[in-house]
Amino acid sequence: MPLAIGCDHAGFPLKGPVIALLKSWGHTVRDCGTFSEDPVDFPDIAKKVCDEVLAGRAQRGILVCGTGVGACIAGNKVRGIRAALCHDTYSAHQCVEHDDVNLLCMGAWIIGPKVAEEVLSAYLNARFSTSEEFRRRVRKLGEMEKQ
Ligand SMILES: O=C[C@H](O)[C@H](O)[C@H](O)COP(=O)(O)O
Repeated sequence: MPLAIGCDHAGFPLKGPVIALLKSWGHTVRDCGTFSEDPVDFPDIAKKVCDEVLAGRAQRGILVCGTGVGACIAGNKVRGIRAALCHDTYSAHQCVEHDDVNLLCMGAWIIGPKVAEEVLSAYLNARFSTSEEFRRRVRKLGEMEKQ
């Protein structure tokens, strides 16, 4: 699956291991930065990752900051992006199945590479439900964005 990933300085230590893991699983990964622990503003990186998803160059995005909270807030400001903060495997697959989440956010201050691996596996192996109720709700989210 083509993926886009980004992080701020706080998320940087987790991004490298995650990229290596994603590549080992056969995914293609567009790295939107940042590329060091020098301070950056997470909304700037979030925009780059979201742009990759919205342009269709990535099927899904992954964004890492300190807690994942700022990343998730930023992602959900972007029309067409449905971001979820997940540090557990149930949320990671359920958010795709029910809510068609296309941006997974994680916090490098909260989880390490081994938990992130399980969360990412759940997220990437999940598919959006074909049930009308979930499709209807996601359509309504899209309508809310236009208001
Ligand atoms: O939600 C925001 C993120 O956790 C940021 O990564 C965090 O606020 C960065 O903090 P600092 O600039 O103090 O490293």
